[in-house]
Amino acid sequence: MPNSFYALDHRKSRLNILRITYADLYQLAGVVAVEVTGGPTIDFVPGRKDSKVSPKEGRLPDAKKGPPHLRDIFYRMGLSDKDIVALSGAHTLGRAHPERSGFDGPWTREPLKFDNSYFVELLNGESEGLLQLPSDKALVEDPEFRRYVELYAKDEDAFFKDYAASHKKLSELGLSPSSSKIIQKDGSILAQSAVELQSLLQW
Ligand code: HEM
Repeated sequence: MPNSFYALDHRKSRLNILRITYADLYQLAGVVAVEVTGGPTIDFVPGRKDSKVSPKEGRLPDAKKGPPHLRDIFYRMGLSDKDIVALSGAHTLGRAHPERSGFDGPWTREPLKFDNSYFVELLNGESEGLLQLPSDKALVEDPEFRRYVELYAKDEDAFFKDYAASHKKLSELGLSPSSSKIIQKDGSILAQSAVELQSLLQW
């Protein structure tokens, strides 16, 4: 992740045609990454402001904890059980790194492909070479969460539809309609930037 931020920053400064805040750029990179790896198209609305102040530590979910902790973190943001499970499906992409989190390995056999295999693997249980964090296992242990894991494992379209809605909700927290209106005057520039960004992201 830090390497990706560096690469985006580098490209943003080289191509100052990207008239976009960092906050919007990172979110745009997220929706492009999901789409180019085979996932759903997520509607992107610009208008986030940058801040020089970092949020307090400890606001991210702790991978060693279970359902009550996940609910504490996500309910605080107005997200539901369905959002928690759908968003956790983003672990279909990428891997954990021992030097970053202390965990190691990908969640799925094809970590560059966005599909519903994260949920299929969760229901299969532990498997050689694949990672399941305690917070991933919590999704099959808790009956409310498990309903969605079972649904998404058998119905990829349902996962894609719910994932796109939950991703949009999470990525628009704190985005006020007034700020997005101002930036949407430049909507055509941002739309063009999305296409440029897609090619830039293929490093
Ligand atoms: C439900 C609570 C969550 C927990 C406890 C959690 C925890 C983690 C941990 C420990 C890692 C490994 C970091 C590393 O070692 O590099 C990771 C990676 C990742 N997470 Fe999550 N995560 C959660 C939710 C999410 C959400 C909501 C998304 C996106 C919608 C997401 C997307 C990812 C991705 C794509 C990676 C792979 C990064 C890479 O390949 O470098 N996670 N997560």
